[in-house]
Amino acid sequence: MLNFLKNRIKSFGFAFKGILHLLSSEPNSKVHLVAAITITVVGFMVKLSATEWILQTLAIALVISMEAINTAVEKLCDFVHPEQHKKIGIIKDLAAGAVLVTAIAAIIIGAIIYLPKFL
Ligand SMILES: Nc1ncnc2c1ncn2[C@@H]1O[C@H](COP(=O)(O)OP(=O)(O)OP(=O)(O)O)[C@@H](O)[C@H]1O
Repeated sequence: MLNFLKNRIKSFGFAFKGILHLLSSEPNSKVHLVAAITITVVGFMVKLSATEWILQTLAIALVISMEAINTAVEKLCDFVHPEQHKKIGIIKDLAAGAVLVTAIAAIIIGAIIYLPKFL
């Protein structure tokens, strides 16, 4: 049981290291983090409902986690095949497309939550 707990804590540490790596190596992720903090502060200011908090939190988590997966795919591609290759280009474009989809969804969720409050 103690070993199980130690291993879980270790895994959490590795995952945390991944997030720190994302923040230090990807400028986009810093923008996303600042946006996430800002929108969370605004959320408290306008007193979001429980449902609005759930949707906002999910949108933030989705964008940041997709950014992490995109970065992982890019790094894996560069490691496995550092030279230019059409298929590597397609793989990277697909991963970038996934981030774009979540970012668009987050903007739509933000508009649905905040436009009625400010207009
Ligand atoms: N090895 C490669 N072979 C073919 N095309 C590539 C290759 N590397 C990158 N590309 C093309 O260039 C685009 C940008 O790739 P890059 O790895 O520079 O990501 P990026 O857009 O700079 O990512 P980010 O800004 O998230 O770090 C890819 O989406 C792909 O279309």
